[in-house]
Amino acid sequence: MAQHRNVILIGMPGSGKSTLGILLAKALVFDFIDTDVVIQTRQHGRLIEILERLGAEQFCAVENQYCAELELDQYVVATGGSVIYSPDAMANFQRLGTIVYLSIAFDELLPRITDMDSRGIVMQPGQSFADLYAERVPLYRQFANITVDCTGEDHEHTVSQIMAALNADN
Ligand SMILES: Nc1ncnc2c1ncn2[C@@H]1O[C@H](COP(=O)(O)OP(=O)(O)O)[C@@H](O)[C@H]1O
Ligand SMILES: O=C(O)C1=C[C@@H](OP(=O)(O)O)[C@@H](O)[C@H](O)C1
Ligand SMILES: [Mg+2]
Repeated sequence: MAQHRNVILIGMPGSGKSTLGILLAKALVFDFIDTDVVIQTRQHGRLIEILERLGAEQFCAVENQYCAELELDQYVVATGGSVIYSPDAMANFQRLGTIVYLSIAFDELLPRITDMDSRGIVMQPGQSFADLYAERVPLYRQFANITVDCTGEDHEHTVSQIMAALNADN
């Protein structure tokens, strides 16, 4: 693992970064931070409200700034799915530790995003979720130090896959 020994989870919305991240932190005896929660507390509102208020471009600028400012040691970081559009944020995560991409088949992801309008996703007007998936997968792959395929797996299995990959990377 890289020097700072943080683990940064990236992936599509619904891939399990937030729910699995806390379990991974327990397994690693690390602390846990969800950058969506950082955005919510600093912007004083729920993510969907912030996204509607700022618009996609300004939301990404805020996400970029807050993630670029993070200084962490021995944390699991659950990021928001849109963070791969933010170059300063990604440069900071590359500096901070090991970036793990939670890869998942589109067909398994789609039923989890039942609340697309109320959860807030950074999308262009007219873009479908399938378009978004196709656009983002190469970006997640590009930034990943480790890719774990979560398709068909529960959290416990994925956490042990990540632990094994991190140990092999040491
Ligand atoms: N491996 C999994 N199996 C079943 N449900 C999952 C799995 N991973 C995530 N989910 C469900 O998908 C939803 C979104 O998960 P979440 O952790 O918030 O994803 P993210 O933070 O990547 O957007 C939650 O309801 C969560 O319980
Ligand atoms: O992928 C996205 O465009 C987004 C994902 C969300 O986080 P999750 O990936 O944790 O759902 C959140 O950051 C924001 O609503 C935008
Ligand atoms: Mg999340």
